Amino acid sequence: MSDPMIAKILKGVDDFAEVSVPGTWAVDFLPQLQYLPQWLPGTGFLKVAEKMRKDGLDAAWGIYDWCKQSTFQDSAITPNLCSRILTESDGALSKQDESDLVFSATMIMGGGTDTNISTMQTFILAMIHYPEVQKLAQAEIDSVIGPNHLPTIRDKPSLPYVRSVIAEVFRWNPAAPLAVVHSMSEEDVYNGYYLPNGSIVVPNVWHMTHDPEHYPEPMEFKPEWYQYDDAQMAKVMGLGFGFGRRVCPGSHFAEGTIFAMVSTILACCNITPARDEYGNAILPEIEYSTGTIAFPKEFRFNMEPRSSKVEAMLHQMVAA
Ligand code: HEM
Repeated sequence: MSDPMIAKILKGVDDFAEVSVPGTWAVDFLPQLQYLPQWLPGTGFLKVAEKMRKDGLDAAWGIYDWCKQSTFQDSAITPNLCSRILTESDGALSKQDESDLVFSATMIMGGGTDTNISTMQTFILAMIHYPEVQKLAQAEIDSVIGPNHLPTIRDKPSLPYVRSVIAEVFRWNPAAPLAVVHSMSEEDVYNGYYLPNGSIVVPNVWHMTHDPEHYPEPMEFKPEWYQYDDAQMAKVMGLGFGFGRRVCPGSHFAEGTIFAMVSTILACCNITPARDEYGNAILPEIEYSTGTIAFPKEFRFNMEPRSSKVEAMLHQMVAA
């Protein structure tokens, strides 16, 4: 994490986690407060907003300028979105085009970083606690893919148990347990409650995915619940990507990325708990941070290659 580019992104991710928790800022409920002068006592939130905006813009444009420079010096790591658009436009992007490109790239990076990290950490935590699930998923990969290949995204349709494991990761501990706060664009009545236009709605995704009426023993990690039914898997994963017009635009990308990571790890590695000095397994607590994106509390684990053959294939893939 000493790379200054990555450090800036992670700082942005932390800032987002801090500012986006519902109820943190009075201005979210009383938007008129944004017009108060900064010198007025109690308006510290304006300075926080100004600093985070500046940090965010510096990070986004800093990375873009670095990418632009390396693209024209032929030293950029490709393929990458900004290099491709810069190359195809042959240096003819207007300032507005560049600004749009910077914001698009930032949204991809910002939307896909902490959510993917949290989801993968939950996957690892589940594999430590449920070794029998890990074995079943590995057995499916071994029988479908065989020993001479690594899974690719094209194998997704033939790996239904792996798909169920991923759906269960989304259900067991959704990365965004309260999704993102929304506001009603028209009045409505829900379960006998009248909700006026403009009401603020906090979707409790964690509760939805732990409702024992739908998911018996909701605290357990059981991919078997889906019984290979993709509609059930899609339903639970859909909840994890939010709601309405602002639903996550990266959901398909994320599903592909998570599948690639999960299936490759399962094909290549055994995930086991860390061990203490006497060789006893240290099972981490299943505890999460609070915040818009919830992360498991820091835990240790071992990840070892399943065979020397698979290790060699991994090295080959990384080098290619
Ligand atoms: C496991 C991975 C991911 C999860 C769980 C996730 C979840 C979410 C959720 C809950 C929202 C809020 C939706 C709402 O307003 O109700 C959201 C928004 C968003 N996500 Fe994702 N996301 C993931 C990956 C990604 C990726 C990979 C990208 C980009 C390629 C991305 C880009 C965005 C953007 C730009 C928004 C804001 C959309 C808007 O406000 O109009 N997300 N995501």
